[in-house]
Amino acid sequence: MLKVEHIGIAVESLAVSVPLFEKLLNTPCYKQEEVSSEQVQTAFFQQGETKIELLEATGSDSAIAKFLAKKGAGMHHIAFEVADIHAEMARLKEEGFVLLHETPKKGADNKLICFLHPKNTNGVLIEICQEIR
Ligand SMILES: CC[C@H](C(=O)O)C(=O)SCCNC(=O)CCNC(=O)[C@H](O)C(C)(C)COP(=O)(O)OP(=O)(O)OC[C@H]1O[C@@H](n2cnc3c(N)ncnc32)[C@H](O)[C@@H]1OP(=O)(O)O
Ligand SMILES: [Co+2]
Repeated sequence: MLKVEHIGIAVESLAVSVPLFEKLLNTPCYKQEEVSSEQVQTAFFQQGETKIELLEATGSDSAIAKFLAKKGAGMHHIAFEVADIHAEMARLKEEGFVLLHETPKKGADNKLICFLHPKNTNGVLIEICQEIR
């Protein structure tokens, strides 16, 4: 894995949290993007080599909506950048991690993504992502 590509934070409202993080980080949000397959609206902030990804639910049965209902706003996942997501998924599966889907999905910010179940990663939701070249 190459680097922490982004840290995902679940928020109730981007309208509230984007201005808050712009003040906190002294950095403008560089992109907002809806990913309908995940029923989320995302907002990104570049922070050096990594990013902050804010996530608002756009559907009641989205993973973010469930997370917010259960745990409230806060840290949601860590995303690691990989060079070859197919090879990394095969390696992680071989190592006994539970992949949440068999093939990579289209994520936000021009990435292919795959999540690992937190039950095998010490309770931390891990996303791996590869730039779509
Ligand atoms: C737009 C794409 C974008 C990108 O970067 O490109 C994204 O990052 S999208 C982010 C939102 N999408 C996802 O998170 C997809 C992957 N997540 C899932 O499939 C689910 O959230 C899953 C399987 C992790 C949990 O779903 P489930 O329906 O099983 O919900 P439960 O509440 O029953 O949770 C079961 C169990 O997991 C714990 N849990 C849930 N979410 C998290 C989390 N973010 N971090 C750590 N642990 C989590 C939850 O507490 C339950 O544990 P238990 O001990 O049983 O209470
Ligand atoms: Co993410």
